[in-house]
Amino acid sequence: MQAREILNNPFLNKGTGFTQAERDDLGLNGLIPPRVQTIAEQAQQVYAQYQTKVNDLEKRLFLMQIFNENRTLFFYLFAQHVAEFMPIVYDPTIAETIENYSHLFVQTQDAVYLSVDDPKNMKSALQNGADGRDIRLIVVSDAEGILGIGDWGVQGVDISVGKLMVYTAAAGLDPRQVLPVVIDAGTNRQSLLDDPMYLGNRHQRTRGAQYDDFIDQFVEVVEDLFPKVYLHWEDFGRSNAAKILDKYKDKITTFNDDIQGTGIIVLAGILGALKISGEKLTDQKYLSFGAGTAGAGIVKRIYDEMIVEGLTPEEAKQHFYLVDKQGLLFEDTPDLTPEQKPFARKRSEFANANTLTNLETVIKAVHPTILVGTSTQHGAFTEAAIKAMASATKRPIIFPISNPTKLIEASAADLIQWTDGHALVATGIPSAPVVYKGTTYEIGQANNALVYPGLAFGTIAVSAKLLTDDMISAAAHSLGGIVDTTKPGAAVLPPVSKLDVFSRTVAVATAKAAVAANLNQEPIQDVAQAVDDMKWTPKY
Ligand SMILES: NC(=O)c1ccc[n+]([C@@H]2O[C@H](COP(=O)([O-])OP(=O)(O)OC[C@H]3O[C@@H](n4cnc5c(N)ncnc54)[C@H](O)[C@@H]3O)[C@@H](O)[C@H]2O)c1
Ligand SMILES: O=C(O)C[C@H](O)C(=O)O
Ligand SMILES: [Mn+2]
Repeated sequence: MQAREILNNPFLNKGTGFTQAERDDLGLNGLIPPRVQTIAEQAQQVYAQYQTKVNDLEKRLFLMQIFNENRTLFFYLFAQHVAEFMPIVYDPTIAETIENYSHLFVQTQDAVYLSVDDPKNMKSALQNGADGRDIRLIVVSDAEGILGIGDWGVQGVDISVGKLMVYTAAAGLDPRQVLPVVIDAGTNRQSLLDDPMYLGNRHQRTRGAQYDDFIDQFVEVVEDLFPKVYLHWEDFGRSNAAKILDKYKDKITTFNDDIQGTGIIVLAGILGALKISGEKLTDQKYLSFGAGTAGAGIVKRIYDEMIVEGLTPEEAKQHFYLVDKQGLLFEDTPDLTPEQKPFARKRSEFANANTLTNLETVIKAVHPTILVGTSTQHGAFTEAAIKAMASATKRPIIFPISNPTKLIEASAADLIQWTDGHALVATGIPSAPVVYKGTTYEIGQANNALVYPGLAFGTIAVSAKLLTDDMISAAAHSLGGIVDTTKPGAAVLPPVSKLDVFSRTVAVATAKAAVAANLNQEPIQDVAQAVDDMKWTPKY
C-alpha cells in the first residue's frame, strides 16, 4: 500500500504514533513530524485542543475530524471521557449536525448512501462501502423520524454514524466491522427541497410498493453480502418502523432501536425505580404519553414483563393507558395504529370519556403510577398534571424521554421540585443532578444507548441467528440489577460514566440467553469468554 493511502485511511493511520521502524517499513519518512508520540500523548494534545472549542457543535466537529483521520485515537480519547463526550458526539448535539448536515458537509465518515431511485446499484454501493471488511453490524436509517425532530432526508446519515460510534465506545465493537447506511427515500421537508445546498434526492418521500421493494431488496443484499451481520434499524417513520421489524424479526438477526432498545431501557429504569420504592411491577398503572414507535414499543415490553410476572394477557392489558394526539385512546378512536389497537380502552370505563383529551384530565381519571413521555412535545408534563399524579401515588415514576433537549416533556429539576422530591425520574438526554432540600438527586439517562451496544455485542459474540424477546428481557434485567439503591436520591439507572462496564454485563446476559435457546450458530464453551475475546481496544 502507498504511504499516502495509509495516512488517509482512518483504520490504519496512527499519525505521529507510527514508530521509526514502521516509518522505515511503510515509506512514511518525511510525511509526518519527526517526533514519535505515544497514543496517550496524542490524546492529551487532542483533548487540550478540544477544550478550546467554544460550543458543543464546534466540539463535535473537531472530534469528528479526529474520527475521520485516526479512528484508534478517536476511540482511545472517547474511552477516557465517555460521560463528557456522549452528549457531544451523540444526542443531543448530533441533532444539530443532522439539521445542518448539507451545509457542514466535509467528509462521508465511511457511510453508505443508498438512493431509492437506484436499486440496481445497491449491491455495489454496499460492497464499495465495506471495501473487503468483515461487516458484523449495520445501522440503517431512512431518517423519516430522526429523534423527535422528524424528516431530515439524507442528512439523517449522521444518526447511523453516531449510533455506531457509541457501539464501539460502549461495548468495544471493532470499528472496522461496522457499516453506517442511509436510505435516501426523498424527504417531505420543504426547507430541504428548497435548499440549493441540500445533498439528497430532491423529491417527496417515496412510499408504497417501490419503497417496500427497496427495503426487501436491501435486506436480501445485506444478508447475502454479510451473512453474519446484525441489522439495526434506526429512526424510521411511524408507519414503517414496526412493519419492517415484524416482517424480519423471526427470520434474521435484526433489531429496531426505537421499539426494542427503548423498551429495554425503560423497563430497566422502571425495575430500578421499583427497587427503590419497594413496589411490584404488577401493581403499577402505566400511562404512555405519545404512543408512536417508541411509546408503543415500550408498552409492549412492559406488558410482556407483566405476563412473565404472572398476569394473564387480559389482566396485563388493564394496566395500560395510551395517550396520543387524539387524547386517551379508545377502541373507537379513529386512525389507531396496529400497535395502539390492543391497548385502546373502552369508553364505558369512564363517566367523562369525552373530556379525556389532555394529559391532566387523563391523569385525574386514571391515577397512573408510571408516566413515560415519547410525544416530542416540549413542556407537555405541566406542573398541574404532575402535581395531580403525585397527589395519588407515593413514588411516581416519571420518564420524559423525548429527544433532543428542546423536545423534552419536562426537566428533571422541575419534576423533582413539583413532586417535593418524590418522583423517580429518568430523562432521554443527560440531565445534571438536582439538588433539592439538601438531597442530591442523580438522574438516570433512559436512552437506548445504554443498552443497544451490549445487546448487539452479546448477540454477535455468539453469532446468534435471531434476537429474541427472551434475549431482550435478559438484557433489561441485567441492567436493572446494577442500580445502587442505598443512597437517598439514587438514580434509577446506572451512570453513563460506567457505560463500558455495564455494556459487558448486558452483553453477557444477552449472549447467555441466546446460548440457552440454542440460537448460537457456532459452538460456545464459555459465554463470558466469547464476549471478552471479541472486545476491541483502541491501541497501536
Ligand atoms: N430516550 C430514548 O432512548 C428514546 C428512544 C426512542 C425515541 N425517543 C424519543 O421519543 C420521541 C418519539 O419518537 P418516536 O420514534 O416514537 O416518534 P413517533 O413519531 O413514532 O411517535 C411520536 C408520537 O407522539 C404523538 N404525539 C404528537 N403530538 C402529541 C401530543 N400533543 N400529545 C400526545 N401525543 C402526541 C404522535 O402522534 C406520535 O404517535 C422522540 O422525541 C424521540 O427522540 C427517545
Ligand atoms: O437517539 C437517541 O438519542 C435515542 C433514540 O433512538 C431517539 O430516537 O431519540
Ligand atoms: Mn432513535
